[in-house]
Amino acid sequence: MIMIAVVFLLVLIAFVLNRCILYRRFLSQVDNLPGLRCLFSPFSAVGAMLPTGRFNPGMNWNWIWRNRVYESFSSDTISIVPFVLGPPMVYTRSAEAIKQILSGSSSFHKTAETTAPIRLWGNSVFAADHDDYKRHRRIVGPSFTSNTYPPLWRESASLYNEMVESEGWPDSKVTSEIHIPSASRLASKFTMAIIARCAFGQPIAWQRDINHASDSVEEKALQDMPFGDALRAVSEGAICRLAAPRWAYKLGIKTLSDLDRAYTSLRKFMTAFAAFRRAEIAEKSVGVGSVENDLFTRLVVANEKEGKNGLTDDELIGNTFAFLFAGHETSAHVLAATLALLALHQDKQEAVVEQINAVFSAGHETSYEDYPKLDKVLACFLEACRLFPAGAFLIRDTTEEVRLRSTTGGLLSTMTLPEGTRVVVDMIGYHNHPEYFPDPDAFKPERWYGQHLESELTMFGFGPRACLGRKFAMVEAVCFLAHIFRDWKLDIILLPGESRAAWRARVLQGRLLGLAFGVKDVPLRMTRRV
Ligand code: HEM
Repeated sequence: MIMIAVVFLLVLIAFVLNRCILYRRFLSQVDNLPGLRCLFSPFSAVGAMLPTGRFNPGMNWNWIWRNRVYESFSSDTISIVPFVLGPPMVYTRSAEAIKQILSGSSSFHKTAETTAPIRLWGNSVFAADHDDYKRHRRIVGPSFTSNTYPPLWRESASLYNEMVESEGWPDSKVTSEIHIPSASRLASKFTMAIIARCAFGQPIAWQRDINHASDSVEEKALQDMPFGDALRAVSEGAICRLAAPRWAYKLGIKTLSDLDRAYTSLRKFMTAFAAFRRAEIAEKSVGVGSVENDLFTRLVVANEKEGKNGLTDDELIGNTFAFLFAGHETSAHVLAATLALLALHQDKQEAVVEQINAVFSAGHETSYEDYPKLDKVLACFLEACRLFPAGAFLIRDTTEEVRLRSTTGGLLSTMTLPEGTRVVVDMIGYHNHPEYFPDPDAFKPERWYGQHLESELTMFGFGPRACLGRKFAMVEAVCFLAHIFRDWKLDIILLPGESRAAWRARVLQGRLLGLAFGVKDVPLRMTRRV
């Protein structure tokens, strides 16, 4: 017994000594920048699982402690140095530092480790780097053309109509009410169906709870699981897929075997789909110019043109997954936050409704031509995205020694970071910074009126790797929101005696949901406008 205790003590002493040496090395790696000193790094397995607290910042610290931590260290760039587990990191909310990191310089790159959840199926434009990235972007970029948006609007409008005509929605023209238990689930169902229709050409229907198996040739390849189910399971299970070791799938755990089945089904589907589209292209029945093309078909067309420099089947599927992940969860979370914030702020909702009524005259069938006229609706979406940026952190590692410039209160400072230092662009910190966004907690869509965002640092990133699907997200969102608010008045559901401010503090708490950041399960009341 004593022997075991001695061995244990010796191991403990060796561990502590080792960590002390590492800790000193970590401090010098982050150039002794002030910051959080803790037990676990936010992205380590243990640190990510434990809640935010004094000894563990956790993944959500930059939301929970926003506008407090940087202030307390008087620096817009800080370090996080763990004692027990995980690498040291530099977090920044300084515009100067963020632009340097995201400007496309070869001094920063995305690593296989930090992009692992989206590499599960193969490399993609989202995860690739250096020359490999250029190849992906050259082929994937043309998927998003001006032809993408009119059909996207049509699909979004038609899906909205299906939604309100479906069971459970009041169908009379008199004032009637519906309770939405979760704005996030509603938005998620919408964006999932849209990505299936517009990215994969799959006619997923609202009414059948997106489990509808189509008769399409491609989908016949997917016999084990309906497309909608597989898509949803894969999208929601990415972290689980990554965390569970391969042997765990042999233990007969139902969640894991269902997830495995979803992955296998979807891979089978995508492989069959790619082969089918290639055959169509060979017969010249599909072309880039056709407005009927979905994103995936455009991708296959562009890939065929590349010949031997094209993407492999794995890379093609990896990019499809990137569309799926990047295009579904992000938009859903921001849409849910927009619905919630407009329900909370009735005055902003009325301003938006006034514009919608002016643009959508009675009996008018809406079209993509309405999109530029609905700038107030877009501004609400952007403001919700500022408060709850779906891409909450953008992670890069240094590829060589870097002198990182950061400003705090207009004062410039420079730090030297050696090769291999992990740097996190804190999108929540930046977008809630009072210097860049005065009165940051306030929901003020007016901030975005008349803004031209293309080359700016926004919630969609910055520089050459900024979001490829930004316009896709904005068109889909404006169409959905304009239709909803044309027909419905949204309101929040207060507890007895609760104020609107208390409701916001209770319900609108951001967190990582799957791979993106957002608000969860906001219940809302919708009353038909007469
Ligand atoms: C509100 C919705 C969205 C937000 C907030 C958002 C945010 C972002 C951000 C911040 C990045 C940059 C990542 C980085 O630098 O590491 C990004 C990249 C990307 N996004 Fe989005 N996104 C949204 C919707 C979409 C949609 C709808 C699609 C596709 C249909 C999409 C496709 C992509 C792709 C392919 C990239 C990688 C671009 C590259 O590396 O070249 N996103 N997104």
